[in-house]
Amino acid sequence: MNSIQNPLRLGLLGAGVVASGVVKVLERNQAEIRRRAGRGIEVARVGARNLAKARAALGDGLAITDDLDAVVTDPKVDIVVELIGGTTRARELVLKAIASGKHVVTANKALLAVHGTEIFAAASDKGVMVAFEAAVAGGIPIIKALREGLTANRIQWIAGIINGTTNFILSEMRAKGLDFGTVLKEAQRLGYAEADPTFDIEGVDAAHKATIMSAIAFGIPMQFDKAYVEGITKLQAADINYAEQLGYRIKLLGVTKRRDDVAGGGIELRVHPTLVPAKRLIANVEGAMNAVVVNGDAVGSTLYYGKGAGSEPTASAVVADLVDVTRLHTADPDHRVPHLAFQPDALDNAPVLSIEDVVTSFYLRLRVADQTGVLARITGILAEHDISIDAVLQREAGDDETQTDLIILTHETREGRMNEALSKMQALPTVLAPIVRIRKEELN
Ligand SMILES: NC(=O)c1ccc[n+]([C@@H]2O[C@H](COP(=O)([O-])OP(=O)(O)OC[C@H]3O[C@@H](n4cnc5c(N)ncnc54)[C@H](O)[C@@H]3O)[C@@H](O)[C@H]2O)c1
Ligand SMILES: N[C@@H](CCO)C(=O)O
Ligand code: NA
Repeated sequence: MNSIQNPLRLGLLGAGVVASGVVKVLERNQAEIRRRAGRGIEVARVGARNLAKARAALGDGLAITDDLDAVVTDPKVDIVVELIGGTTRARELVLKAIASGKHVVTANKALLAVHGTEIFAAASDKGVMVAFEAAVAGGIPIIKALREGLTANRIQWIAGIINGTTNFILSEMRAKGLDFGTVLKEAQRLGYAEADPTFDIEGVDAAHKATIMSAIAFGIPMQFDKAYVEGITKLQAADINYAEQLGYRIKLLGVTKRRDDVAGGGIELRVHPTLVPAKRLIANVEGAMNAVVVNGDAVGSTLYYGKGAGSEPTASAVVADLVDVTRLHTADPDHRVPHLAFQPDALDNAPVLSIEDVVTSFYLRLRVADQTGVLARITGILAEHDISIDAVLQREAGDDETQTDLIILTHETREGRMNEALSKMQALPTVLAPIVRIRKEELN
């Protein structure tokens, strides 16, 4: 073992939740890490906006500066660890680090989902690595699984709970009946939420992560702008309850799926609240935990579960990447794992399909006048559109005896077709409120 070599030196950008976890894990496990990496790994410099806060978060022993450009160009730095977040300054600094011949480790899913193509091309030109395990599902080694463990497979689909904040909110609301705002504040206090929590609750963070998984599962370029994104802010407690009565849980899922039935092939890439059968393991993932199911043609479905957010769980992924980079940095760049898991000249151009072309089954809730013939009219419209019904539930709608809630589960159909049927149903005078529609996945 070449443990007499000098340690690899990090330039750490940021001094927040994840950065402080990285410093702690590197310090606590340094002997174990050296045994694994064959070399020590040490923080040479830190770049942070607020020096006093950075010292308070990371301790006094580190060389901290507010000149982040000086860190990424410092000849004494071998690897830049980008933990500031955002897509503007982070992009500048990461590209500058690459141009200076540094390897980069980042937890920044927004940066990669939006600028990944540019960043990976720059890294390949320079022969440096950009590692990003922490960017998807925090401490769960899902990037490693997709890029390495599952390479024998033609991946068919991936479905994941990949945002801890929203899963925490849905769990606490369901189990404790707490309101949305209270639980969101708690998620922020615990360090799960993004700097801008609308990214969490509107599904954007999950879409960044689904975009990255889609690219490395199917060997396509990052296409965040094509993702369909719907968060949890419009979810109503009534639908969470009705879903339970029908044997389902509602989870915010990131889904990406290969569609061989479309001429020339296509990829679904979407984030939305989803009914999942309550008996599935993934339906029982609670709190800030994450879980990802990957279905491959050879292996079938595999499930990855663990902490997707928080200081040390995320640091676990960052430090694992550091060990990887330490082991591989002297390897011929052509023999490293390609950034998107497929060779750059073998990427596929299968398009990301529009939401109209996505195929799922649906949960519908209609507030209707309690009159004879209403159900027949509605099921008639579904039949006209060749949408078949799986289950129907009728429930009293509060105290008003003239109204009732009709809950319908459908079999799979194209979303465009469902939209046509929905607009016809919505136009009926006996349909008294906007129809609620939630997509449903069996995840077999
Ligand atoms: N917190 C988590 O659980 C978690 C999990 C996975 C990935 N991530 C990602 O890790 C990254 C860091 O997240 P975090 O939770 O540690 O954030 P944070 O807000 O706790 O820390 C960010 C740090 O970067 C500094 N910073 C931000 N913008 C800066 C700028 N323009 N110039 C200089 N310094 C700047 C801040 O002062 C702070 O020290 C983000 O990309 C985030 O999406 C976070
Ligand atoms: N805000 C993110 C952090 C981890 O990426 C979450 O809640 O999952
Ligand atoms: Na991960």
